[in-house]
Amino acid sequence: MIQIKQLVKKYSSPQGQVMALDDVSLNILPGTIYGIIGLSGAGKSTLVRCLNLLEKPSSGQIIVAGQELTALSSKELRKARQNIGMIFQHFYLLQSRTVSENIAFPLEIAGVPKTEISMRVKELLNLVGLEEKATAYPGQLSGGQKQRVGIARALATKPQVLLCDEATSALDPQTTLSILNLLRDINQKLGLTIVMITHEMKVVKEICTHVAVIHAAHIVENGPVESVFIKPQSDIARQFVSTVFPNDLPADLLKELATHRDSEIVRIQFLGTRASDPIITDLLRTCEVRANILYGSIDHLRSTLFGTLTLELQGSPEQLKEAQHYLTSRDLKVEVIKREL
Ligand SMILES: Nc1ncnc2c1ncn2[C@@H]1O[C@H](COP(=O)(O)OP(=O)(O)OP(=O)(O)O)[C@@H](O)[C@H]1O
Repeated sequence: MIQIKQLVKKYSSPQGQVMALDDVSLNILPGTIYGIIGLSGAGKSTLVRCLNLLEKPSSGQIIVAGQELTALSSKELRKARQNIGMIFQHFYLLQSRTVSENIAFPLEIAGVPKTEISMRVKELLNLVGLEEKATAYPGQLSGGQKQRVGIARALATKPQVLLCDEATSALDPQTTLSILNLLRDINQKLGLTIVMITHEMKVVKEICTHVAVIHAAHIVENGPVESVFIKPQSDIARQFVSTVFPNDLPADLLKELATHRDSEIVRIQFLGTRASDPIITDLLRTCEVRANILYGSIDHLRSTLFGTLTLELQGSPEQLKEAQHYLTSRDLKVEVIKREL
């Protein structure tokens, strides 16, 4: 649905040139919810603004629904943008217009007849659950309600793509969840492709099917969320994963464990149905090791269970090797944690 090819964006500033995006390429398939995560200044906003050409790339191509945006005239681009909705952290609603009038705005600009607008606005109010606020003004709404208006307005022209720039960053955790659930419902109902720019891994964990990690103007890794969570390749991705699945043991405990002989610490990660397997019982029955549970958690990645378990295994070197082999053969991700005094 969206292809980004060798995208480069440079800004000029009084301090010299800033490379905001350096040779970024991504392929976003139709119907996916694609998270783009990075620290402040990584280039996320620049990237999302290049996707609808709000920001003009220095070089490279942006292709949306088969149309190369970077090759269009201004008039063609205005038309193509009707296929790309966008929502923002600070909503940007028109304060002097009611909720219905805000939602109708892009349809008026597109020259849609009044009766059609009125029907479409009703549909959209229903989609985002705001029928009762049709005549309210933005100043009378909560943050979550304002973002619902933003979503309805972005979907007014029936786009195939929705870009979300930190869409939940101004909201409390409960409201964030309700907006993420709404976006997931819309993705499933309408088959809409969603690109979520965020600095929070919990947003990615809740709804994204894919994620790209952007760091210092480069995409450092990307893929299905399960792969990136289970096997992050870069330090920055590991840091993001640890913000939602913390698994560092306290330094004091690690120091104490380092004095133990004939033992090792293993971290096991499991996904989906594996999460409900009796791993420890099976391990202890099969291998003659003893296990001390140090840390465990179970959560979900979208609707898939994701668990992590840190154990101290005790036994002879042969027994420890056999235990590790056994766990790996069960299709679990197993990592031995180094201990240093
Ligand atoms: N108009 C501009 N002129 C000059 N430099 C800019 C401009 N916009 C962004 N930059 C620079 O480009 C880089 C990427 O900025 P960008 O806003 O895309 O990052 P970000 O990941 O969205 O950060 P944040 O999460 O803080 O918004 C930064 O170094 C920023 O200072």
